[in-house]
Order: sequence, then structure tokens, then C-alpha cells
Amino acid sequence: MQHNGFKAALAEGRTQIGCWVGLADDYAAEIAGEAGFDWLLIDGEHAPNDIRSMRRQLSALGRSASHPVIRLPIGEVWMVKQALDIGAQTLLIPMVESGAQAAELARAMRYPPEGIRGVGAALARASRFSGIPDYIHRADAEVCLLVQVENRAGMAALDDILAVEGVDGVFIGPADLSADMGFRGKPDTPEVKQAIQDAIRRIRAAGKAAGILSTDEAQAKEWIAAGANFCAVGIDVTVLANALRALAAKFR
Ligand SMILES: O=C(O)C(=O)C[C@H](O)[C@@H](O)CO
Repeated sequence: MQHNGFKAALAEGRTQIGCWVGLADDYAAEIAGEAGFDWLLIDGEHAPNDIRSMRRQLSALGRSASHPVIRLPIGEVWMVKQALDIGAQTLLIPMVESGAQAAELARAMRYPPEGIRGVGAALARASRFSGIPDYIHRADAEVCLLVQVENRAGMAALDDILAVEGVDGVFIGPADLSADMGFRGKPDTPEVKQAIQDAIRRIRAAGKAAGILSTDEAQAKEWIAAGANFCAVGIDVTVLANALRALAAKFR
């Protein structure tokens, strides 16, 4: 099975630049896959995706050098199983608020006895439909679990989450965190930025990868300088929507 170079890069501390892919379309994903990002986030939380559309996007990215990351709608064990079986190696799971929740997700990523991932690789795209004979013996080493901490409860439990073996990285969600802190729509508020800065420092000090999303170039570079080593710097939907609005405005 394919080596997870993205996971290895994060473990080595190499910064990985990514982009949100929310158009929920395999053709659009293939176009994004030609742009040159290190990783692409197939958004199953806020984009109109389901397991079939995400599978199509994984397939469309098969030739791309960009590593596909699937974000689940929420951290359910059965969703982890399905996402891994369609061939995702790296998952981003939102709204993680405790060490116990992170530990269950880490178990869901791995086969027994270490984990609780259901063994159905024989009919799974992940094993190339049994074309990779030793898939179940090698899969655990190549999966990558990234959890989102994006509210006050998660921030309070950050040390417990960081202590969980099998959590490879923590992504701070500025939009949700700022809302929960009482600054909805204002992730640039000093209190929010300070909380994010401190979290990034603690995540990296714990030997884990720190992730974030900022569509503002200066802010993204600030987070990278602060230690964020998987940073998404754009969203396909907003890039397209804003470019079309600007184009239309030129001819009004
Ligand atoms: O809370 C956040 O910020 C994120 O998790 C990213 C958002 O979900 C993304 O859709 C951009 O708003």
C-alpha cells in the first residue's frame, strides 16, 4: 500500500501547505490536485459530500502529488471505518473535546487488538479490492489521525488530547473557536489569536503536528511562523465564488 508521505512529513516537522476542497465534485478535485498543494482537505463536514462523492474525489486525486485528507462530519467510529475503507489514509475529525474521545478515535483508526477498526479490507478500495495482500498488516502504520480542537472544552482538554498515542496532529478551528469564545465571525480578536498561538506552541511542544486554516495570506504566514506545520491557505469554493463575483462586477 502507498506510503503516507504526508504523515511522515508532519512527523519530521516539515511544513505542509494545503487547500480546502468543498465543491464536492471529482472534476473540481482533480483540478485542485494539479495546483501544487501538499495536501487537499475533502470536506465531509460543511460541503455536500457523502461517502460516494468522497470516494470519487479520492479516485480523481489518484495521480496528484497532493495528499488527500478527508474530514468527517463528526467523530463516529463507523464513519472512520467507511472513510478508511474507501482509501483515505489521513482523516481530520472535528469537534474533539476530550482525551477519551481522542482515544476512541485513535482506536477506530487501527485494527484489533490495538484498535477496533472492522476488518473488511477484502472488499475495500483501500486494499485495491484485495489487490494488496498484506493491507491489514500494514494499514495501521500508514493511517494519520488529525483531530480538531475548536471550542473552549477542547482547549481545556488539549493536554489530555495531546497525550493520546495515535493522535498525529491537532488542528485548531478558528471559526468555531472564535464563535465559542464569544467572538463569532471575529477570529482575529486578540483573545482568540492568543489562544491559538498558545495552542500551536503546546501542540508542537508535545511532538505533534499543528494545523490551521487561514485564507488571509499574512495571517497564514503568521501561524506558520508560530509553528503550524499543516496549514490550509485557501478554500476552492470561496476562490471560485469571489473570482466570479469580481468578473461579473467588471462588466456591470
Ligand atoms: O472552525 C474552523 O475554522 C474550521 O474548522 C474550518 C471551517 O470549518 C472551514 O469550513 C472554513 O470556515
